[in-house]
Amino acid sequence: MDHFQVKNGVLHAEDVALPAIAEAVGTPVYVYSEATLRRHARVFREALSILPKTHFAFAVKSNPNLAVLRVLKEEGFGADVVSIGEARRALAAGIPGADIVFSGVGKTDEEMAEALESGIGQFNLESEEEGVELARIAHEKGLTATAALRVNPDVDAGTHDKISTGKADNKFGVPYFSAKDIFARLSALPGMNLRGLAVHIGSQITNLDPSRAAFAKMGVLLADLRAAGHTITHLDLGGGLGVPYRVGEQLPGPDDYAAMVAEVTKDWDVTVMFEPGRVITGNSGVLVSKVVRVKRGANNPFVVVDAAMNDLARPAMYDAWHDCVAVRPSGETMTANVVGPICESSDTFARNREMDAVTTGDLVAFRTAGAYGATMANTYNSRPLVPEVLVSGDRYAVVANRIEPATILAAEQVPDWLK
Ligand SMILES: Cc1ncc(COP(=O)(O)O)c(C=O)c1O
Ligand SMILES: N[C@@H](CCCC[NH3+])C(=O)O
Repeated sequence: MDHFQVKNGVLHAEDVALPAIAEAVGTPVYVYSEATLRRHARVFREALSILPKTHFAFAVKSNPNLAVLRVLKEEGFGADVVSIGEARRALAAGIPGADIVFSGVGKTDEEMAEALESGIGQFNLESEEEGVELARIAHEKGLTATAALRVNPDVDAGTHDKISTGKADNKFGVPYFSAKDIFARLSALPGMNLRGLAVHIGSQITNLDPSRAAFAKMGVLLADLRAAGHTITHLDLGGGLGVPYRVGEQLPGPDDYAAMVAEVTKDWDVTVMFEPGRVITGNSGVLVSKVVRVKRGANNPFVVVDAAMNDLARPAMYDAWHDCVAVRPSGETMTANVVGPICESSDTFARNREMDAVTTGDLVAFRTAGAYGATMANTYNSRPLVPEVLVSGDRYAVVANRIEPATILAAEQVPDWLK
């Protein structure tokens, strides 16, 4: 069930017509559907309910908006965070510290100390060095850090190179071949309760074979560690399940993923943890933008919109595809380049794209923008920080304000010697 549908000739988010939001809030603006967020959360959890023991930690990085986190908390999700900033957001949304997993290769001493004091449920250690430091900080505070060791299985996830995380030359986790020794050394440290293993090989994964291979390697390591006398109660399989970015794209869904996981993990006897991001939020959001003008080009016309690569970075960063549809489709089509106003050629959302015909002043929506959209926005070219709106049935609310350049300017100052 798609909650973004054309009704009476106008694209809606649930029961709210997108032009109404564009008029009230301005453009560009991200619009999320609460019903879609809840549905995705439930479908994912229900698919994995075939496993005996599970824990779900929503990958906050994919969409850290406070209201989004609150919805997912209500759906029974904890949080997977990669900075103390994300941890504070999860806590502010009401997610208990115990349900938070702290991943990330560069946790600072200050971040680890604050996370320990907030009762973070599990630190996913990315290196032996980090584990030693965490144990020391915990011990000094008279606390115990509960942790899992993130292992780099050296498996190619088959996704875009920039979002692959499980190959030996990626910065994440400890090398597979040294994991057993590192686990033994870290688990002996005072202040450290090393209870599990973690793996995450990449994002927008559209073929389950690499994940199956990586998880199977974790099963071998789990058996080895148990044979050596270690107690392992948790295995974190990360996130990464891909979503369709184009209409009609057929990908493995949560049920296929769950069947694969159930098969690989059947003898593990652990709590299996998941950190889904994009599969929950990706198709829960659109970016609504206004056509500033349509400009003739040497070949196809340029549709210049008021959103730019600072608002939605994925096309510029990963050549990612986002469908671009007219909010009031006429039935006519055109072949065009869709570009933003920023002074970079990479500020291009679509090249030579067959799309709905649009003209100056029309609204367009970039679809599948709920994950890694607003969260990656910035203020390049002194543009505002893009606002976010949450729709629920026939209601909507601004859940993040537009931050104007004036606010950012007010945080800058000229030093005395230049006055
Ligand atoms: C450690 C970790 N967990 C979870 C995720 C969420 O990934 P996705 O949004 O692809 O589900 C990521 C991002 O790839 C990650 O790095
Ligand atoms: N930012 C990436 C995903 C990164 C995943 C982070 N571990 C994207 O937009 O596809």
